[in-house]
Amino acid sequence: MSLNCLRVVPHSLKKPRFFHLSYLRSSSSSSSSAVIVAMSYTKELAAAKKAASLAAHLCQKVQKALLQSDVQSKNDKSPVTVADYGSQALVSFALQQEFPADFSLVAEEDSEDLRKDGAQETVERITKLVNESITNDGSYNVTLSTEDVLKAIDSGRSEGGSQGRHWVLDPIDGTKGFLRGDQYAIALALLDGGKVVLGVLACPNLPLTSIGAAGQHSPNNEVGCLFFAEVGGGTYMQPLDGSSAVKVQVTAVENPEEASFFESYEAAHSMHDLSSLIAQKLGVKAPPVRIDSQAKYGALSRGDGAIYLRFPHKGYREKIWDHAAGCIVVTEAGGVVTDAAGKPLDFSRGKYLDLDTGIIVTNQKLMPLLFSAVRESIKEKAASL
Ligand SMILES: Nc1ncnc2c1ncn2[C@@H]1O[C@H](COP(=O)(O)O)[C@@H](OP(=O)(O)O)[C@H]1O
Ligand SMILES: [Mg+2]
Ligand SMILES: [Mg+2]
Ligand SMILES: [Mg+2]
Repeated sequence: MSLNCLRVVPHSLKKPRFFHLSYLRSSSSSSSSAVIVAMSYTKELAAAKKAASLAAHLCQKVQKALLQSDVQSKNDKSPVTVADYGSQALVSFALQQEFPADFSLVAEEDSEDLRKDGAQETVERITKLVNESITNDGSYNVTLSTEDVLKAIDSGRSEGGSQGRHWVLDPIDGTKGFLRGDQYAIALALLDGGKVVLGVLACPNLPLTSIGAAGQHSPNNEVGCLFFAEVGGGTYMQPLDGSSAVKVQVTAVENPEEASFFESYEAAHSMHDLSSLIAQKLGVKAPPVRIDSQAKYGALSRGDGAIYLRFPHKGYREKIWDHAAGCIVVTEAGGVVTDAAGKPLDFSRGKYLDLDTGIIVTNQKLMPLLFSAVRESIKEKAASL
């Protein structure tokens, strides 16, 4: 059997920073003899940070001058903007420049709607935005045509899976927040052998200081955070303007009464009534902090709050780009991310995450209590229907 499986060493056993162990079983041999290879993703992480930062600047520019004509509606009626497309084209272009030989990208958007009659003006606007970003950055001496931009968007059509390397991109996570002028994130992760090995979250509107219930806002309200994590290397946060990075950790809170929790701003994305039942059972006193996007994972990784609860309504299937980067950002900061049955999220099965009921996130100490409260609350809610 051909197998290229990558096992992540338990957190407590991790020794060298920025390295993890990869067990490669040769396809020509059926024996279980394993070769231990030290893997580092330094180049990939640097490229991901750069690509996400470029995309964040493009998004900031569009959000400032948001025009109604910049918003389209996709087939599923969810919104998509020139910034979603521009961000995806830019990240795809930047990563392909760095890794031309081995490039696979699983990303949210595609060019189907942009190739329809009447979309030419929008495509030209996206192309202009992408080229302005490339010119301002100065590292790439090229000008993309509209067809180049459409192709860059479409190179995100990979299906991912358990073999090889795949980039996973949400060019704007929290498009609804973006449109409201609230939180959103550019979320980029790398899968290797079906595991998330690095993640970057650019959160242009997230304050540099805590947004938790008891959070202190910085006196000048500075915003713009870049979170990044590599397997075995911990999680760091730096201002999006490029100044130096600091290591972050999830909260050490053990008493649920002192914990605060995050959930989606959009009630359509997560059952707020179920979260409030769980919070009540745990004795959480603070009101929920409701914000859009994977900025929730970023905020949790630096201890702004202790818990993130996400319970989509029945029938919704979570996508890997909505959680891959956030998941490693939180786990490398010492947190735990599972589904409502306590199972780790499995990113190896293509673009969907097949999970039980919802996603719960907290620190190691609180997880057993949270898990019990979640199980009881799900049972109670089901019995009351
Ligand atoms: N009915 C639904 N239930 C759960 N999640 C949904 C949803 N409809 C959309 N989403 C996802 O929720 C994401 C936003 O997350 P949050 O609720 O944490 O702000 C969206 O990402 P996009 O904005 O990238 O489309 C989208 O993928
Ligand atoms: Mg979307
Ligand atoms: Mg998303
Ligand atoms: Mg998106």
